[in-house]
Amino acid sequence: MAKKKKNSTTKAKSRFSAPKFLSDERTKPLIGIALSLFTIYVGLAFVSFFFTGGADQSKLDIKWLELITDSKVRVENWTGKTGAYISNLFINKGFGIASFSFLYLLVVLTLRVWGLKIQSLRKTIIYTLLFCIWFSVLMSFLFVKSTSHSFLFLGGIHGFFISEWLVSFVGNVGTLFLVVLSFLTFITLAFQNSISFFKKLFIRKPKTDTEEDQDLSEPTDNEELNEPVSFPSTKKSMDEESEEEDDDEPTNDSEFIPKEEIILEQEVKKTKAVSDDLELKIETVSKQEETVSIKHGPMEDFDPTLDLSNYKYPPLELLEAHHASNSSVGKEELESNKDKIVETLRHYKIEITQIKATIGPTITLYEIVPAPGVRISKIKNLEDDIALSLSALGIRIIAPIPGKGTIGIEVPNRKPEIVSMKNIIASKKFQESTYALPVALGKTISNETYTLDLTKMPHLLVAGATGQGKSVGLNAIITSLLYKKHPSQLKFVLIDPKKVELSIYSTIEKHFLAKLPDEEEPIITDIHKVIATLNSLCIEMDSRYDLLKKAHARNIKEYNTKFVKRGLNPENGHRYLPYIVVIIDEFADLIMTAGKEVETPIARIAQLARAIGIHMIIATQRPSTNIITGVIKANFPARIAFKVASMIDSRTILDSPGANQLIGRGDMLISLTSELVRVQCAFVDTPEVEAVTEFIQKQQSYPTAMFLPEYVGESSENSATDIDLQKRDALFEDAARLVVSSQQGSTSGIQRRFSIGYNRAGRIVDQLEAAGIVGPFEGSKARQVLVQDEYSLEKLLRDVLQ
Ligand SMILES: Nc1ncnc2c1ncn2[C@@H]1O[C@H](COP(=O)(O)OP(=O)(O)OP(=O)(O)O)[C@@H](O)[C@H]1O
Repeated sequence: MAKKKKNSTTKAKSRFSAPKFLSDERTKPLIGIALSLFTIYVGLAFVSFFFTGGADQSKLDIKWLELITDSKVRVENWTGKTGAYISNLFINKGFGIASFSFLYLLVVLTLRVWGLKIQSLRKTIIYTLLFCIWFSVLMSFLFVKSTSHSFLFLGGIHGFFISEWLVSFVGNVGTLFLVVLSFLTFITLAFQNSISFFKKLFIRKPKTDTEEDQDLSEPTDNEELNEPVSFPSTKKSMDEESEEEDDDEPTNDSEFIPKEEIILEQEVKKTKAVSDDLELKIETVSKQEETVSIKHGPMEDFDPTLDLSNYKYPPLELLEAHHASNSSVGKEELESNKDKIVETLRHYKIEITQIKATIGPTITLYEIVPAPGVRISKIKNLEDDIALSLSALGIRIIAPIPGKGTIGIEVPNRKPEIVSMKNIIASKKFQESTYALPVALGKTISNETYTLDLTKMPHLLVAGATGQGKSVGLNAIITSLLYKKHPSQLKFVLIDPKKVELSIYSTIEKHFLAKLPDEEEPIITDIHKVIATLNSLCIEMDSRYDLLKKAHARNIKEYNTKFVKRGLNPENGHRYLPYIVVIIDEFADLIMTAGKEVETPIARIAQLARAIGIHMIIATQRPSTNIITGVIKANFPARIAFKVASMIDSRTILDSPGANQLIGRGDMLISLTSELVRVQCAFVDTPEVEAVTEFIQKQQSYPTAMFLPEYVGESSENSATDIDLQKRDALFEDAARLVVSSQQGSTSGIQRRFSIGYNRAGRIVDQLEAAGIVGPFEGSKARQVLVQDEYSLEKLLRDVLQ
């Protein structure tokens, strides 16, 4: 039964919900102005009727059409014939002075169109009409005789007929009783505290605890009474209303609600008007973040960008401003979601004291403050019920929101907004960021641009089911770096076993890519080459650590600063170290085919590469535990999850559920520390990325991609024994002396010292190995130098040279 009543209440609510055109931003002001003017017009007509109604009376008895077509008829009413006709119709032929209730309704409606919600429309209409009927009967009953020779019927014809009929039916006394009784019934039904108020009014004696308890129980009785006419059914809402209506009457709220609640309510009331149930406080966050034009100042001292001094950063115009048409969240949507949340919670006897909405690009966060004593776990368990009542996917409950003391319910917007990369790149936050590797990912729930520094991560694990926005996310990361970094400062190593996702970047090979020296393809797709590249990165990592050690620098930033200030001599092998960002799209393919062979170098780089500027981003469609192994997870603390299929997948990536409740299309959760942030990923389409890469490609470039150190795999390990030392390299002896004097047998060291290619340097090292000067290849470690001093070396060389 109770359920039925509730349903009818909901239906009634939806019937009263504002038509669509009212929430349209374009028509709203027009309707607002029209309604305001109409209200003033009717107001003037009504007021004027009291002064001019007598004079106009005779002219108003004809039909309206005749009245307006006959130009000879003139009226006194300030608002002309129409105003005179309307006021006569409402006041004399209708409800008398109670007709002003209609004017009140118009005022409430006008304020609503302007966004000022003073009261619930549904209740205002019901109460006002009831009051209008009652008051017109009262006026007629009281004043019909005394105003019999006036043109004005204080109760109108409606009041006159009803009061006449009542008098004939129950007499004057009976009518008086009926009028008083109906008034009391109205008050009792409309205001929950009325009974206790009257009690207090008439029985003035000090209260005992028992009485207070009785007071508390009374509203519950009234709840039952109220439901059939769909009046507010809760203690709190009634309290609010009684306050509204009896502004200067002493209210007894404090007797019903615990103290904490009163404080909260007062806070809420300070900021907002009172509505039917709980008022929804809307956090307005400016959607238009400040944007600035792109500026890149020159560097001081040595400028690594002088390599390509004419290089121009991609302009903003290459990107598109994607707009989803009509994507704003209307007040109606907010209110209806709020009602459904409150209703669902009440259904489970959960009272809340405050509700606030923050509108994000694709979801809206409703923050609620539960009444004291409500168990948080109870709300958390209602996730599915709330999702059902809102008929929406992607509901996520954050209970409690860390550091806020509220509970968050994230509800997807009916019309999600597309966050365009253009806006994000142009945002002040991104443009003025001083991060070493700034990445702009999208917008948070409060419409703020979300940026992060890749060097701080220092590696990123991206997971999400197919088609949920991973590739777009990777493109957003790469694009934001391309917009901020000069080719001399940043190199990408792109690994793409799927072969199609990252191929778009092959055109910027000579500007921004790094690869193995003997590799032809700029994007690595072959599994063997992936293993070689990852091991080569380990060698690069070791050689960078050597350089840092020599320069007494703790990290790449310090090292590069020293180098830029000309504190490090290139003659000693020092060089400007660009950041290297390794991106692996579809990590699952790699780990399935190569297992430990890729896992080990990845884990090694992940553990050590932070200080020397090598950062990895690995993406996978299949976030299962055999792909994202314990080793990988331990080394990738920063993770991004797009929508995944199951809660288990979500736990594998984020160590918590949530990613399975996302709505897809770029909706993601970012876990940096223990906190999860929900962000709508910026959208950058393939043509936009093509335009950016084409712009870069057309400019002057380096002769080749950056070469990574040569990695000689196990298959070629034995080849050193086959080397004919008679055909040794011209630099063989010098290289041998360098290796022995520095006691370092690295290919990259020789390559830098003699300014030769990696291939040649690698061949020399093989010859050194064949001559017994350096030890065999030991994976990512530098080779051991077997000759301890120059004297032994000269002796050995003499033997070899013979
Ligand atoms: N941030 C976004 N905003 C709006 N739409 C998006 C966003 N990201 C993705 N989409 C939509 O989702 C589609 C699929 O995205 P995407 O290609 O990135 O998925 P994916 O996860 O990489 O899939 P797969 O793993 O199969 O390659 C896009 O074509 C686009 O229409």
